Amino acid sequence: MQVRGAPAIAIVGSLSLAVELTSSPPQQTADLLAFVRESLALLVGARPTAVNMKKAADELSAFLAEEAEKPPCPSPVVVSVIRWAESLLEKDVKDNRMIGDLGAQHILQTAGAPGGVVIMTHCNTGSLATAGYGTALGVVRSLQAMGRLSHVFCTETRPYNQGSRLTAYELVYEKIPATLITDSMAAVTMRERQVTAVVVGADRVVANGDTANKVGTYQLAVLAKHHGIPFCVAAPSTSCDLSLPTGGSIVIEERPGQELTDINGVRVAAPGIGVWNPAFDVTPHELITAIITERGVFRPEELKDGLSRGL
Ligand SMILES: CSC[C@@H](O)[C@@H](O)C(=O)COP(=O)(O)O
Repeated sequence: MQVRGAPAIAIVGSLSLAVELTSSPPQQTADLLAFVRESLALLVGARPTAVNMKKAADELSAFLAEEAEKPPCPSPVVVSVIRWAESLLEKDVKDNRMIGDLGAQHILQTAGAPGGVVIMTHCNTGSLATAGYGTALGVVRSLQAMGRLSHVFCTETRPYNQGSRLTAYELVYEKIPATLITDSMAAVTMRERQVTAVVVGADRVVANGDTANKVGTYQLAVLAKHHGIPFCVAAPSTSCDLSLPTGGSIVIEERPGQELTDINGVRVAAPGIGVWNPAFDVTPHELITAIITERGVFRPEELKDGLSRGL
């Protein structure tokens, strides 16, 4: 949890490897490859639900295997790894800006009316969770830049409070009109505050559109359906995992019970109570109206073909 947010996990993980390699580069290519392999296994296992680190690790391994064939000395390989990690950072910002603009256009088209829109979002998906700009929060930023954002409701996002600590911070910093609500206020907010769309991020979107994201996302999707509100997932293609057919096989990270029972190190829950603390849940594709990627906006059933085009 020192690093959080699916794209940031992959980018910081890769850059941390680059830092390690810079400070003490293995002298032999075989040692370098072994070190990278072990480090990547550790990084992938640290936060298993988000697919981004796994995809980055697979790409880096393939890239390194090719690079290692070329020079006899490992130092140029180290330089290549650093450049590769830096390119992830640049691509993520570019992708997020595209997601922001495509998502904003999609929501305005769906809303139809000429005025401003009201967005509800969950967890933190902004600059603090990505290389910059953000995914779902990137859509919010683009709407604001277009002058078409009326208001944002951000959920507290219990138990780790990414919403109240991070998203609220980003919204205040950007001077975006916003209100913080507890997770349990989502239904009444949808009914009484004219929410135009719910926009969330993703840790893993699989081939049929089922989406793992911060726990509590699923209940927002159920509520959105009940209230007839579009439910959009905003995620780069690096968060999509077409190798899994459905969300049933996504590994869900379970976190320590203390995150629920304690606040700022002080126990507030009754001693002896059992705790279940899954960090993510899976929203079934039937509840998702749009998946906004840098390559286009898709209905869940269009995702696989949409992303495969132009690969
Ligand atoms: C662009 S970030 C998308 C997701 O990673 C985000 O919504 C989320 O669930 C973050 O969870 P976290 O446990 O804080 O890493």
